[in-house]
Amino acid sequence: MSLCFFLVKNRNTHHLLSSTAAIMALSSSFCPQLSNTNYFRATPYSSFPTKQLLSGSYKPFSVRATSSPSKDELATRVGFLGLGIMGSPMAINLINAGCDVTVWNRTKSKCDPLTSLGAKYKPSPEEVAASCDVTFAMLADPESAVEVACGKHGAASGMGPGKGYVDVSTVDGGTSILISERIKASGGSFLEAPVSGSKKPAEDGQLIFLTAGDKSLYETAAPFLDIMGKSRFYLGDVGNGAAMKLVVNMIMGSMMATFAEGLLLSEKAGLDPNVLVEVVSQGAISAPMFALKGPSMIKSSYPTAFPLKHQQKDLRLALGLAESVSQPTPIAAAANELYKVAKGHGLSDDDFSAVIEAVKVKLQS
Ligand SMILES: NC(=O)C1=CN([C@@H]2O[C@H](COP(=O)(O)OP(=O)(O)OC[C@H]3O[C@@H](n4cnc5c(N)ncnc54)[C@H](OP(=O)(O)O)[C@@H]3O)[C@@H](O)[C@H]2O)C=CC1
Ligand SMILES: O=CCCC(=O)O
Repeated sequence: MSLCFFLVKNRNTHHLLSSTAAIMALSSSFCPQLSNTNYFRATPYSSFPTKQLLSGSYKPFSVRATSSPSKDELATRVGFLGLGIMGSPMAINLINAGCDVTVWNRTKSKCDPLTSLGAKYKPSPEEVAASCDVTFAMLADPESAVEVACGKHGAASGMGPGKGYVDVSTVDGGTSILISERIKASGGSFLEAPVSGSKKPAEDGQLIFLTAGDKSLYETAAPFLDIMGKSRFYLGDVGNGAAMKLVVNMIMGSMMATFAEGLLLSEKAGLDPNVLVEVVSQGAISAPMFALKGPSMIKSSYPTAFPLKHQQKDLRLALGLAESVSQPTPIAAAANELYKVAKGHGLSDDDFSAVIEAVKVKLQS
């Protein structure tokens, strides 16, 4: 089957609905299987692996909506756990939009800028979840996501019927399913919603959410996702959002590694790497990432937007996903080795573009 995605760009709810209807009508001529009323309904899959997404009949969709939150939505009590590079600006955007936000972070001092903007503070994930209707979590990796959701005084202990937990961290599908089961056992509902887009898109409310899980929570969370992001995809059962995110970041990590090689090769071949960046930007392989990161990479400067340790984590998890479905990924495997070397050089907390340092070896000619 073909996967069909739609972007709706109108700026208020009325236009959003009309546009959606119009696009549904239009799309049926290109994608006839979308013309029935199943468009907004996920075909349920029992569990991971995502092979089922690839071979099944589920029709994912994306929506772009930027309508302002309603009075009812502003009355929703929103929790936010994890205030790192991504979590802080995301929570700040919710506060600035007028939402009732309660925050928690392992390192408490990172809550201060948010409480000074009007956020409330609770001393544990459990207490945040207990005092909020919908709680978002933006944690470093699978281990911290599980700890914060399921550990002692974790969010699950504060969840219950009518409450929702939205994990926007990048983790593997197995981890997401584990957290989902624990949240659901408490009577709450679960949505995974990892994001594409880095520090600047987080600051600008321009993230792309890759959601999967409880459909009703997806709808409840939508106004908040729209404050923090520019579009949202609903991909079906828990695990599919995580898988989509890992595939995207696998591609990104490999692209960055080969770009690093290209910059160094151009220089060794007597070319100006700045000109290479310009040439690349004008052709079919142009990507915002190359134009954004290239100039600083040439200066051996790696101001952190996406920490290298997280990129290596994502490659590791993507390779695990590939293994689970018997898909060869030799390019990603090679890229992963470069990120591991870069971590060995002490570059874990630098931007992932610092992977170029792993290729800066002087070979004997
Ligand atoms: N930066 C980026 O460009 C993007 C990142 N992501 C993903 O988003 C997630 C967060 O990324 P980012 O904000 O950059 O990462 P950071 O490293 O800046 O923040 C990580 C957050 O996780 C918390 N944390 C780490 N370990 C634990 C633990 N054991 N218990 C409780 N809390 C913990 C940190 O708390 P503390 O402050 O105490 O250390 C911090 O709040 C990651 O999964 C990443 O892969 C997704 C898209 C883009
Ligand atoms: O997970 C990080 C993704 C960074 C990006 O999409 O620019």
